[in-house]
Amino acid sequence: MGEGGGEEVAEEKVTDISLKELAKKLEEFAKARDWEKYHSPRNLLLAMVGEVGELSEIFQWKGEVDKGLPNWEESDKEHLGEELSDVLLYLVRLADICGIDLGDVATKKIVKNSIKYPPKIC
Ligand SMILES: Nc1ccn([C@H]2C[C@H](O)[C@@H](COP(=O)(O)OP(=O)(O)OP(=O)(O)O)O2)c(=O)n1
Repeated sequence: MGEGGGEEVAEEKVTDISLKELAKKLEEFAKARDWEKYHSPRNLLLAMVGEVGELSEIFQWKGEVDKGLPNWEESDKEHLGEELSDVLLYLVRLADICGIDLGDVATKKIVKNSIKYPPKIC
């Protein structure tokens, strides 16, 4: 998605993109298709949960999986990346539609977590 919602092929590896930039791209994507009317908080939440289900299916019945997925086919890793992306994108869009600055609140939550679970006690 480019400026104004125009499509662009993401051939180059994107190494650094912010949550705000993703939210902007998703807004442009929805605007260009007149899909803003579908992107209500509840719809986005349900869509995200559906994608969590698709993500879960990838791991279903596999037993424990080694970190880094050393024995997986490249196509399976690619599929995993797509499902992770769907979950992330709906989450980012949901937060944006709700007026929540996800980067800010997530950073603050990490601080809160570190106070709740101090390193020496764990
Ligand atoms: N109303 C919609 C529909 C889709 N998308 C975007 C967000 C997701 O990243 C992706 C989801 O697309 P699909 O519903 O086609 O789901 P999948 O990509 O998982 O396809 P499939 O369910 O066929 O595996 O498209 C969106 O923003 N708003």
